[in-house]
Amino acid sequence: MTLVVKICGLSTRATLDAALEGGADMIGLVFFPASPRHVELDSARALARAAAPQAEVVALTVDADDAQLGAIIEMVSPQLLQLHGHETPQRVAAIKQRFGLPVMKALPIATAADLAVLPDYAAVADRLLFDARPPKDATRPGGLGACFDWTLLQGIELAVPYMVSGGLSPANVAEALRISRATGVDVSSGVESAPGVKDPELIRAFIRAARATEQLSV
Ligand SMILES: O=C(O)c1ccccc1N[C@@H]1O[C@H](COP(=O)(O)O)[C@@H](O)[C@H]1O
Repeated sequence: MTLVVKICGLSTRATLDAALEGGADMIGLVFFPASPRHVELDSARALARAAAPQAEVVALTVDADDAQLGAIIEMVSPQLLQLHGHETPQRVAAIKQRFGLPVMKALPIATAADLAVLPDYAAVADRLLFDARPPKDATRPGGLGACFDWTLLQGIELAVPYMVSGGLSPANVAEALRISRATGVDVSSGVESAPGVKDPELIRAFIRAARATEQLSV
């Protein structure tokens, strides 16, 4: 299966271009005001138009209601919804049915016990995304630059593709892929010079490092 590389939390044209020129498959736009990567709908629309059709546009939301999702979909026309909150399997199914878009559900991982919910989510989501479980006092559920133990994913069998995220960087993405056997990677903090400030050179380095693993596996 071809590796999917997603660069998340883009908010400027220059860093979007770095991701596109580097060969990102997906670009993520964050719609969560507490995040340093939050984008308003009008700038998100311009970025999404510039990204298509080269990369899939992913709209990241956190426990968004139907009105918020509807506004994002109408303005931005994303190809994939990333649900990064506490959305239940029932809510995931309802969002898919209502909006007719593929959904990637992000799930927090800290221990093997966190894998118990996978079958329920795999039954309704198009993709799963594993991220480090945030600390209880975190102001956002992701984008924290924290890794989890990738060996927890060894041996999982899912009917849907899964991506790994959380604390990835150009330096560790190859190891994360080797250990987790994920078919995709997602990064935000690890390609930034400060929270919310993407670095074009780190973006290119991340994509290069991820793509290099594809040559190892042929
Ligand atoms: O990026 C954010 O600010 C964010 C906010 C709320 C939910 C998720 C967010 N980002 C996602 O978190 C993971 C891990 O990010 P990082 O590489 O550790 O910074 C990634 O999937 C982002 O899409």
